[in-house]
Amino acid sequence: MKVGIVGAGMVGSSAGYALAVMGLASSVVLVDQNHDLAVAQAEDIAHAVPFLSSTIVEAADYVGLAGASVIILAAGVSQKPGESRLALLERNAAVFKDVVGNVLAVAPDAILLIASNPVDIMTQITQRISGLPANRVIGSGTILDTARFRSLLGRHLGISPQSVHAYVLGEHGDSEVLAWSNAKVGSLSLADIAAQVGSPITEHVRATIDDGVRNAAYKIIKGKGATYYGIGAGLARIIKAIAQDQHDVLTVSCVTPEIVGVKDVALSIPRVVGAQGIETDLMPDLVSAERDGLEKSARLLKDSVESIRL
Ligand SMILES: NC(=O)C1=CN([C@@H]2O[C@H](COP(=O)(O)OP(=O)(O)OC[C@H]3O[C@@H](n4cnc5c(N)ncnc54)[C@H](O)[C@@H]3O)[C@@H](O)[C@H]2O)C=CC1
Ligand SMILES: CC(=O)C(=O)O
Repeated sequence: MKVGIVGAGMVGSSAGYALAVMGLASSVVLVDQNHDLAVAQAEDIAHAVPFLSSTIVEAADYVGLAGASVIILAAGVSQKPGESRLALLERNAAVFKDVVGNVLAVAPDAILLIASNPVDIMTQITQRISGLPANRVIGSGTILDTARFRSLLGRHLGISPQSVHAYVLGEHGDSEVLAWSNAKVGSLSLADIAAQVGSPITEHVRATIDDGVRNAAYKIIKGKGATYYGIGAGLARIIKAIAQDQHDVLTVSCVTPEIVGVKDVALSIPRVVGAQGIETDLMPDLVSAERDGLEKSARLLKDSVESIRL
């Protein structure tokens, strides 16, 4: 499978590296308005390939994206320390006006995988500009937040995060909702496993994990300027589901006709992902506080998208 990446900065190059390491793509093509950067990133990643896989990694202009099955959009600006994702909206919407048209001109059949923030709104904007069916315009959404939630829960319980089944819903951003009520570890409820391993989920533990998930990006950006390894692996994970037609359940974002009473909004819930992109939406059972939080998140996203003129 050929994968294109527009935006060869920290996120785009990390996704390219993860794809090459995992051997998920036969070819990865990096495009950036700073062509020298794209060339340098492609060379650096290509030098890792002989140790790991046989992926061809190159830099190109847009024309080099022809024939790509999936194109990651990671172009634009990223948060400065303390800045919210939503504050990037105007600047990245302007970038996407150009980028999406350029991509569609050469690769009209590709699945578009959006990473740029605010990712839910950028996903909705991309779907609007492109006119593609919603299942082929996928935002990375809360895939990273879900990974953070699983990582912190796993650490607390002393269990591998891969055995933790817990989801973050709604916005990839400040209003996201940690779905505690239906979290499972193996086949056990969270309360059961916590009791069995002697690590109860107290209010303090919950608050600490919530803060660790919700504010992870702010803390990492304060410490090192950007986040990229987590999302790079998350983007590669979504592409694995597409490339191998895995029908995996992943929390990704996509324009959804109606969710908790809010119509036509892009946000994350668990969705089945395979070769055609998003195949099915899976609305989890939520307790009322989680449902209210999801509705608030959906309304905030809907209001933000309506504020943008394209
Ligand atoms: N979805 C998620 O979970 C995450 C999303 N992000 C977002 O990903 C985006 C990229 O972040 P970074 O890679 O750290 O930023 P970066 O600044 O390292 O890279 C962005 C790249 O986009 C390029 N670019 C800008 N305008 C362009 C255009 N019109 N055409 C082609 N290329 C263009 C720049 O030259 C630059 O190389 C940001 O919006 C950031 O907030 C970052 C981390 C996680
Ligand atoms: C920057 C960002 O969106 C994240 O790391 O969650």
